[in-house]
Amino acid sequence: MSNRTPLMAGNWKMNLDHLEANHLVQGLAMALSDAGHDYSKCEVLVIPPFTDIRTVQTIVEADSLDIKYGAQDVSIHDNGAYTGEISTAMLTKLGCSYVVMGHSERREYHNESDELVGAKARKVLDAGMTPILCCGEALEVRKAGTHVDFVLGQIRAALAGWSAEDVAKIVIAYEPIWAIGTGETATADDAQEVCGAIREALRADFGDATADATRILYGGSAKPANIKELMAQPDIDGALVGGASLKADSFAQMAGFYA
Ligand SMILES: O=C(CO)COP(=O)(O)O
Repeated sequence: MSNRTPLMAGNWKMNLDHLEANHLVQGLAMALSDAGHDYSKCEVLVIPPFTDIRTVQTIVEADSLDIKYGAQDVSIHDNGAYTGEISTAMLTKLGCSYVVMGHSERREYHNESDELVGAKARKVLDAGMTPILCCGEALEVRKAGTHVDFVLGQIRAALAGWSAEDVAKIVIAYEPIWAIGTGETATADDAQEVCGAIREALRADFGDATADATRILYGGSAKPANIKELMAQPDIDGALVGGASLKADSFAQMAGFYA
């Protein structure tokens, strides 16, 4: 049994306007309260689009909720002439505690490299928030059987030159691309294979304390029906949930399955 606190993170992607965001966070808080959720046993995080963050902040603060919230991406620049970008300072000011980077959708549609993803993680950590560094292989890589090397390569490139203390503070999310939004979840064994390999790579590169402290999430069609088995795996510390996080009841239910 590790002493890593499980994390159930809902990535809303480009969904929900501010009224819908309001509704979902209130519904989630109520469902968790009804279930007697113990936030010290499993952190609950929502990751709305930028335009909903202020709404979520208002509800969380007004109702003193234990739900945490964060952003789906961030700029590597501090401020100034970067049209369309959002800085870490803007996010900390809104009370964000986590920021996702390197999601496969951003790598694919915005050509984000491992180096850029690593720079974003650095920026987020320096701003006092927790980076959620995403990695994961496409179907061709999985079929070729090189998925473990591929994923470890992504992580090593992003974290090159990092100290063991800093790596221990981040969250890594393993999301096989072929399982995202497809309804096809990796089996618990498949997910554990890669999450276990990530932890062993952290052990080799950064030592035992870091490997034992860093939280590793699984993402890709995670839902109430499969979360229990995923969470029971020794190296899976939570999930990064897309579709199933858009419904208060299903997401609240998933947060209840900590090992
Ligand atoms: O990409 C994901 C979370 O970041 C996973 O999305 P789904 O849960 O909808 O497959």
